[in-house]
Amino acid sequence: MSQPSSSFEPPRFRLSPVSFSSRSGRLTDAQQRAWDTRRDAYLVEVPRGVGRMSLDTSWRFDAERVYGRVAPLVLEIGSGQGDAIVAAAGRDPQRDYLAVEVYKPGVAQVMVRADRAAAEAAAGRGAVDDDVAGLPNLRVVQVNAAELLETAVPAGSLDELWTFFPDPWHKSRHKKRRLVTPKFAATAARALRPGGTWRLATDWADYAGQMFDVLDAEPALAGAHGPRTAAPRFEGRIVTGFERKAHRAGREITDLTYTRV
Ligand SMILES: C[S@@+](CC[C@H](N)C(=O)[O-])C[C@H]1O[C@@H](n2cnc3c(N)ncnc32)[C@H](O)[C@@H]1O
Repeated sequence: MSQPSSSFEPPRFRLSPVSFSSRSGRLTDAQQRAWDTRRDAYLVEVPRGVGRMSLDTSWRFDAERVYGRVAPLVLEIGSGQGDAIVAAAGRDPQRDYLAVEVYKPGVAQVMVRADRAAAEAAAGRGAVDDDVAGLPNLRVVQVNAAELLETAVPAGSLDELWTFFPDPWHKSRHKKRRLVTPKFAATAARALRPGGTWRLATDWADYAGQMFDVLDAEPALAGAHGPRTAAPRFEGRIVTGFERKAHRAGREITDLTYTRV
């Protein structure tokens, strides 16, 4: 017969709202295969904290150990299906790339795409080896990016930070769930190296306004094109379904670029 536990289990709840909703999507066959066979190559496993997507606050992201070298690091928050980060990692082998995404099919799709991109590049070079090593400068982690940046990513360690089409949470009662807040801007600025770049894009005009307000007010950041001034479209930002949907709905895209001072 099991004994009642004498140890007190604290309640498991989050203290602040998160910028994502809990979605459990089915993996496609290709995603399941990648999840089963390519995790060792791409997935950064993390010890969990309070929530399913949270992080043990004592854990640190050690880029040199993860990539096996010291190189400039680019981190994308909410990498979705991996369009932008996989393309960038493939064409820019000198830098390391970390995709951060909470949605499991998205995480698996990054692995699918990365192997595909590596295989296409190998074929383009005339390589005939079927045993593709993948993209050695790309990793993906399934975790709340806000917590990852706050406690695990060392200060000054990012060359670039990308946040493309963060969930807009456009209903008034949901706005507190938006990712880009004053607290998050300070956390992001801390993670960037001096001179490092934070690129953002949104198709929601009032979220763009909030981003300008928040980023202009953060003393460790400066608008690369001046205060409250949109950036030209970042060429590394691949057109995804979110942008196409915005265009169909008649919403304009705002790109923002800020520099860590
Ligand atoms: C609207 S989608 C945009 C995806 C991609 N950036 C694009 O442009 O196609 C936002 C993504 O961010 C992810 N996300 C939201 N909050 C997150 C967080 N705190 N940490 C990690 N991923 C997050 C969501 O799961 C979703 O895939």
